[in-house]
Amino acid sequence: GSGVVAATPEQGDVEYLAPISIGGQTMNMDFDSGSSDLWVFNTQLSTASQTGHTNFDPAKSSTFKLIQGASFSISYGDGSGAAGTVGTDTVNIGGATVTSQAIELATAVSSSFVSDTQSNGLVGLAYSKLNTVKPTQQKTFFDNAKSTLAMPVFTADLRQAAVGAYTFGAIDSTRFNGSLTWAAVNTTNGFWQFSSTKFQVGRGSTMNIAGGQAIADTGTTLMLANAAVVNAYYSQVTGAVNNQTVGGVTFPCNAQLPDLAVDVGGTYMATVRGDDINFAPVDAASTTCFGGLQAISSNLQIYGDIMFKSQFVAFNGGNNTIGMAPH
Ligand SMILES: Cc1cc(CN)n(C)n1
Repeated sequence: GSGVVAATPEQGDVEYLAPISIGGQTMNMDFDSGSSDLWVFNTQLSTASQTGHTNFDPAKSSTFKLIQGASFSISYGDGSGAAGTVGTDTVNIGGATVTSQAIELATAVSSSFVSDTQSNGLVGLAYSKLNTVKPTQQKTFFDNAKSTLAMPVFTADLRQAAVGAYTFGAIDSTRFNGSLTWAAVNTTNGFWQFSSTKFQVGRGSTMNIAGGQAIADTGTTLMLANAAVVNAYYSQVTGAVNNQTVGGVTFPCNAQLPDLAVDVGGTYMATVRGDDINFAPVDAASTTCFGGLQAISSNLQIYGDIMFKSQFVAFNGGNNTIGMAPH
């Protein structure tokens, strides 16, 4: 079969939420192609942490089973984290169903999750080797579903301030322009990782970053690229400054932002629209805006939602490739 769910942006496109059913209980979740744990807000959490959230209640699911002695503990690149116990239950995402999916029940979550009341947990969609459950590592929903899906793929159609979709088991060609270009994925680190060594700012010359690598990460809001690329990009933006106070590059909100093309696996140049790189105002008068493209010091670049707004992405778990097309 296949499954399709709406991907709805939170205010400011900070993250994209989609509904899943766990033992018949519907939870709006943050789908994250950069991690591999499915964890939920639930009735085991302190009442303070539960406040404002939809909390999964294992006692109300006739199909929930605890995995005795299992636990999880995960921390993310933004410093947030969660930890708790583990069970299994039936998970249905838009019609795609897994009967014995590991459900990680948080008993502790960091403050940024508590305050983000629209999100009730994460659905990890990276490779299962990154799953944190101990003593027995568990599989992701996609890994479990793959063999029963019409095609071993899932896709992300994320849009600027508009509802898109996550699809499992099918590629809906009405969601992108032209045809997908596919690139090899390096699965060594458990991410949807590919080489990314060439960059083009606007119509300028192409610059090369030797050994550049990147991951496609729906759970990261921004696009984090090599500092030399970021500097070259913003050197083309009048008034762009590295503003330590707000924590990154800002520019006048009416600045003309060039497109940025980034290499995907040496086979494709993914164009990110300049308009999608204008992320959000930092002041009430919307005079100064924060860049959606920011620098990362590690040589593993993180192409997050800013890229997904310009590129439709297909993740092929059958042959470990990633497909992209403009949308
Ligand atoms: C909660 C969360 C997920 C991710 C990306 N994998 N980040 C940076 N934070």
